[in-house]
Amino acid sequence: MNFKTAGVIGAGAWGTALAQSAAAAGLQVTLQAREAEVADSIRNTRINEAFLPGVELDASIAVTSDLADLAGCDLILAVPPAQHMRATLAAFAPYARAGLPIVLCSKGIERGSLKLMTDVLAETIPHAVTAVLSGPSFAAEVARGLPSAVTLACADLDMAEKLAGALSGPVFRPYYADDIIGAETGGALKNVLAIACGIVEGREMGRSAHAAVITRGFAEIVRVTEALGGNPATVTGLCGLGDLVLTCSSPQSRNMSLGLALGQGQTVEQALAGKRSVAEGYESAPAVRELSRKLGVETPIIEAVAAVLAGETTVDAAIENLLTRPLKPERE
Ligand SMILES: NC(=O)C1=CN([C@@H]2O[C@H](COP(=O)(O)OP(=O)(O)OC[C@H]3O[C@@H](n4cnc5c(N)ncnc54)[C@H](O)[C@@H]3O)[C@@H](O)[C@H]2O)C=CC1
Ligand SMILES: O=C(CO)COP(=O)(O)O
Repeated sequence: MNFKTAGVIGAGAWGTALAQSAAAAGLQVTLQAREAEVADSIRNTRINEAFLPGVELDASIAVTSDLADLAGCDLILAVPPAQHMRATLAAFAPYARAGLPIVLCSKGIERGSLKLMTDVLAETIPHAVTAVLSGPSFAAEVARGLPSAVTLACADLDMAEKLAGALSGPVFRPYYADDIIGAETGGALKNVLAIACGIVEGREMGRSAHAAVITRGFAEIVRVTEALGGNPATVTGLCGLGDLVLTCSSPQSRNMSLGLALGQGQTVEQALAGKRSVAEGYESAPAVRELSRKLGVETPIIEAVAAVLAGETTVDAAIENLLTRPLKPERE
């Protein structure tokens, strides 16, 4: 298939950056913004002031508020916050033809149903071809044309390769894979783990503790991925370890910066006050915790973060609890 046009659903920071990168890859892009003010801002100034200020967008990117305008696109990138994925896809369903590749670019687990985004797509637009794009990629960097590499997964590896080819640009490198579950779990869980790393940073617990949280957090990602039927090898790649390392290492991450604020003594309400952008780790933590319990998988760091966010424990008590767990073999 020769992809010429791409529709991007959701003009937050990441949808806007992906529109920019897809345009750089040579695709004719239509970006759908939910808010009229965002569509107007891009149309009038070529800048998404609300979600991606300071980056001038390619003149070829068309912007719309109407999902119907994406009906004829060769491929779709779906980029709403994870908790809004179901409603967003349901609204787009009437315009999705059979066999349309829909690339899920959001990172989270649906609260209530505990479903992955791939399950949500299968339930809302079963006739679409499901793909996942995930990896270490800060929107502001990608939009500015800085290099990045991601995982592009589709159960049909040929399709994954074709989508990777269509979306790859001079500095944007999608590596392809056929494990859509493994491609998703890392992104969803690392957001919760980045909150833990932020807390470690905010409490000035040192680089050693930081490295320990990343490594033991990665073990939690591997266990959940396996339990869900994903391939643990997938999460050793960009969509898992790569994204975990990025998000846990930079206050540019909304999730890590939430943890930083908590570690410095702010309440959850104070840390989130006035924020229009999404911290998916906060949104997904209860679902990730519940899913892990349901799967019978031990995820002590995720448990600790979820308990702190829910106000069930304090930061200090959660740290104490983690440090006093019984010793165990490293590889269990
Ligand atoms: N920002 C980044 O660097 C990256 C973000 N992502 C993922 O992309 C997804 C979207 O995040 P961002 O683009 O950063 O969002 P953002 O935080 O920049 O913007 C919030 C977005 O939420 C949308 N929104 C608010 N209420 C909504 C509703 N009721 N229904 C549908 N959409 C609604 C807004 O229209 C806006 O697009 C998240 O899952 C995030 O984890 C993935 C990689 C990088
Ligand atoms: O997913 C991201 C980078 O890959 C963005 O992380 P934050 O949502 O924490 O900013």
